[in-house]
Amino acid sequence: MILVSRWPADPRGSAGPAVKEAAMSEPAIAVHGLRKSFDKKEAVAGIDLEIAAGSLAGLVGPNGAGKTTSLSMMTGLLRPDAGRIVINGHDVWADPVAAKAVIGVVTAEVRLFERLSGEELLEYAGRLRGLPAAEARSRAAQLLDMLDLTADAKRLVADYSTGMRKKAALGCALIHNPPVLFLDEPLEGVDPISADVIRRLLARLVGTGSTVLFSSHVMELVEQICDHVSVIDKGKILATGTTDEVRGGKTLQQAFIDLVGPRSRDEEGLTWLGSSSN
Ligand SMILES: Nc1ncnc2c1ncn2[C@@H]1O[C@H](COP(=O)(O)OP(=O)(O)OP(=O)(O)O)[C@@H](O)[C@H]1O
Repeated sequence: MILVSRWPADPRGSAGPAVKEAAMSEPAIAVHGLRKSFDKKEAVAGIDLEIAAGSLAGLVGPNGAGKTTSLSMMTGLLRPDAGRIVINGHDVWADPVAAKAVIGVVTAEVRLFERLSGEELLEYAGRLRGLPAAEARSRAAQLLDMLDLTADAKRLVADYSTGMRKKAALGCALIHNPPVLFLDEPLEGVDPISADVIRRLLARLVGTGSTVLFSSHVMELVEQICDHVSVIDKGKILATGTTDEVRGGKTLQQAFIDLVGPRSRDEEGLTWLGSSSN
């Protein structure tokens, strides 16, 4: 496994100098021996991963590789069978309250409070994260504006489109200014203009020392914006390191196919498919 040091994080909060020093030298996300099985199927088969503070890291893998299961365990949503996850020095499963205070999460399947308006949803997320009412309201308005949701701010979340829901979830994940952000397929269903805004936002976040780990199937996006990539398949990490190291002089798409292996299928049997057949 290739591990790379990044510039130090800004360990937000009021930690003393010794704690800050430790936080700067430790990876923002450290995962060791992570495992999860569903019945007899091993979805995550012993993952080790370290993401340095200030990294924009991509987790890529084919369908069913174990990305969502891994991210769910890392964010305290799914209990691992084995392994340890430490985020900014906090063990996710031994000290979930402290760990959850330093993370923002957008899950693959976005679950929101459907009977709130977008504006109420973000404000509520801010209040749940302990922000004073005026601060939550002001941040919610700014985030809705940045995410191009101001015109829909008074509509119920239940009436939002897939992309709007994703953006609202991102707003909720950002409102408390977390130093570590986990995003499962953050741009799925998001229009190109909003996607560009989100891309720039993520770059800005890591520029200030925040750490972002996100899963994606879009190799071009990962290649373009991530400084660190991990490739996962069948619950195992096949490669991890800087994007250039993992690419190894190829496109990330080609490196990915070489690592995972082509999923070639016999198309000869599909003689009925196509306009030349009946
Ligand atoms: N709740 C569950 N019960 C049973 N099997 C599950 C469950 N969740 C995930 N799995 C299985 O675990 C494996 C990994 O699934 P996971 O959702 O983590 O993959 P993924 O990499 O996120 O896939 P995709 O790219 O398609 O979203 C798959 O074989 C999946 O069927």
